[in-house]
Amino acid sequence: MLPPMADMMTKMSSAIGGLLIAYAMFQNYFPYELGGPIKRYTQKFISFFYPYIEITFPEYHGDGFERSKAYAAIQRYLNANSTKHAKRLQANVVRDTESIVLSMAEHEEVTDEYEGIKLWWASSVTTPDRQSISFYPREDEKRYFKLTFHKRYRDLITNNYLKHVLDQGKAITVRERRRKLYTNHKSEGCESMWSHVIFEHPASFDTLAMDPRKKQEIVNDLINFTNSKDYYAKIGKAWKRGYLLYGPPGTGKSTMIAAMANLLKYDVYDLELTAVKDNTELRKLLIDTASKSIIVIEDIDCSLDLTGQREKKKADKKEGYQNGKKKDEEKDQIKEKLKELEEEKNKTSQVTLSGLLNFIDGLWSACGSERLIVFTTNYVEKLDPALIRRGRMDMRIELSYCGFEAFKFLAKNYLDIDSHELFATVRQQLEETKMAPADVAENLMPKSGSDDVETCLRRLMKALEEAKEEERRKAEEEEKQKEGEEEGKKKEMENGKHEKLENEVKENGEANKGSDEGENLENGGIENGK
Ligand SMILES: Nc1ncnc2c1ncn2[C@@H]1O[C@H](COP(=O)(O)OP(=O)(O)OP(=O)(O)O)[C@@H](O)[C@H]1O
Ligand SMILES: [Mg+2]
Repeated sequence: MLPPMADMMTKMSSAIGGLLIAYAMFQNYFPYELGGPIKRYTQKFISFFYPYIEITFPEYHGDGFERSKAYAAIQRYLNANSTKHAKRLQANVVRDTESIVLSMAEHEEVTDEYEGIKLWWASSVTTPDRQSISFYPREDEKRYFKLTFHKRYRDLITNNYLKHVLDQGKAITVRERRRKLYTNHKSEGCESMWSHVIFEHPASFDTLAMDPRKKQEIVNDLINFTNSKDYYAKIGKAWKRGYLLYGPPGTGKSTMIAAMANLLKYDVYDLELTAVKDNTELRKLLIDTASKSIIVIEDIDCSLDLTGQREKKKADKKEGYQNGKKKDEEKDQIKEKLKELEEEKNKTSQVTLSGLLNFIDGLWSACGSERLIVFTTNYVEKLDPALIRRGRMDMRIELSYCGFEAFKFLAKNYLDIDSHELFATVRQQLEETKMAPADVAENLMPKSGSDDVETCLRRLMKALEEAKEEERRKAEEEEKQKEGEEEGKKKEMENGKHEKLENEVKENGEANKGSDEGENLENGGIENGK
C-alpha cells in the first residue's frame, strides 16, 4: 500500500542495516555495542535518498497514562474516511450501545487524499522485546499511527492537512458521542456526585409546537452561541449563556431543554438543588461538569425558598432600622428568629441565593466552557429579580397556552393534516379557553387503531368545552370567595372601628383620671417641698 519507492527504500534500509549488524556480530569483528551506531548511519545514508517523511502518533503520551487526543481524533477520522478501502478491519462494540464500529486492524495501511496529494496511513503496534510475565499481556504494547507523505508537501501537510484531520476527527467524536443525562445525589465520601444515564430524549425543535418566529429566534441564538468562542474570549466573558423558560405546566419547558440538547449535541446536567447540602457542594458540582453541556435547574421557584430568604432578610433589615420598638415586639422578633434558625437547621439544603448566584456567574462559573444554564419555573413573578437579571439569564422564553398556530403544528405532527373543516371551531375554542400544548397533544393522539382524524379532533373539542366549563365554574367560585372575603373585611373594619372607639374612650377616661392624679401629686409635692 505504501508508495513503491518508499516501500522499497524502507525494506532496503532495514535489510542492509540488519545484514551489516548480523554479519558483524556473527563474525565477532565488532563489539555488540557498535550495532546501534551502524544502524543509525545506515538509516542516515538511506534517508539521504529517501524522499518520504514519516510522522508517528503514539496512542499514549510519554508518561503512558494519558491517552493522546490526537491519536483518538486520527482514529475517528480514519474510521470514517478510510476504512472503506481497508481490507483488514477490527470490529468493536461501543460501550452502552449495541452498535458496532469498524476500525483499521493492526498493521493495516490505507491511503488518503488531500488537495490532490496522496498520503499513506498505517496503524502499527510494537511489543517489547523483553520476556516478562504480566497479568495484562497487552499493557506493554504501544500502538501508533504512522503518516507517510512526500517531503515536497511537508509544509502543506504539517500546517494544513494535520489540522484538517484533527478538526474532522473531533467533529466526528462530538457527532457520534452518546450523550449523557446526569443527575446529582447526596455526596458520600469523595466519589463524584453526578450519576448518569444515556440521554435519549427524542424531542427536537421540529416537533416543538410554538410560534415559528420565536422558535427560529431561539434556534439562531443557540447556534450563534456555539459559534462564538472567539467573540466571548474577545469581550472577556466566560463562554456560557443563561436561559429562563417560564410558563404554565405542560407548555413544553422540559421538552425545549431536550430539544436544545439534541440540537447542540450537548450533555444535560439536571441539578436537583434540594439534594445539594450547601454552597460548597454546589461549587463542587459545578466544577465536576464538562464543557458542551446544559445545566438545568427545573422549577427554580420550588427548589429552594430562595426568594423567601431574601424577602425575609429585607424585611428584618427594614424593621431593624426603625427605632422606638416596643419591648414585647422585640421579644416576638427574637422568638421568630430562633424559630427560623431551627427551621434552617432542619432543612436538608443550605444553599442560599448568593450561593446560587455565584454558581451562575461567580469566578468558579468560568471553569469549563460552552455551557448553557437553564432555569424553568411556572411562576416567574415569584423569582428574585437578582436571579433573573440580564447577564445572568440572557434570554427569557415564555411558553404559554396553546394558540391556533401551535395547534396546527401539533395536528400536522400527530394526525398528519394541514387543514380540516373542524379547524375553525377549534380555533375559536382555543381563543376562549386556555389549554396547555401537553393536553392538546394528548387529546389529538389516536387512542386506538380505529380512531380517525375526526374522532381525535372531536375529542379535543369536547375537552376544550369541558375546560371552558371548568374555567367558568372556577371563576364563579373565585368571585364568591372574593365577595365573602370583602364582606369579612368590611365586618372586621367595622368591628375594628368599634373597638378603636371603645379603646379611645377608655384611654381618654384613664388619661383624664391620670392627669387629675398627677395634678394632685404635683400640687402635693410642691406642698411637701414648701
Ligand atoms: N409546545 C409543545 N410542543 C409539543 N409538545 C408539547 C409542547 N408542550 C408540551 N408538549 C408535550 O407535553 C408533554 C409535557 O411537556 P413538558 O414536560 O415539556 O412540559 P413542562 O412545561 O416542562 O411542564 P412542567 O411545568 O409541569 O414541568 C411532553 O411530553 C410534550 O410531548
Ligand atoms: Mg417540566
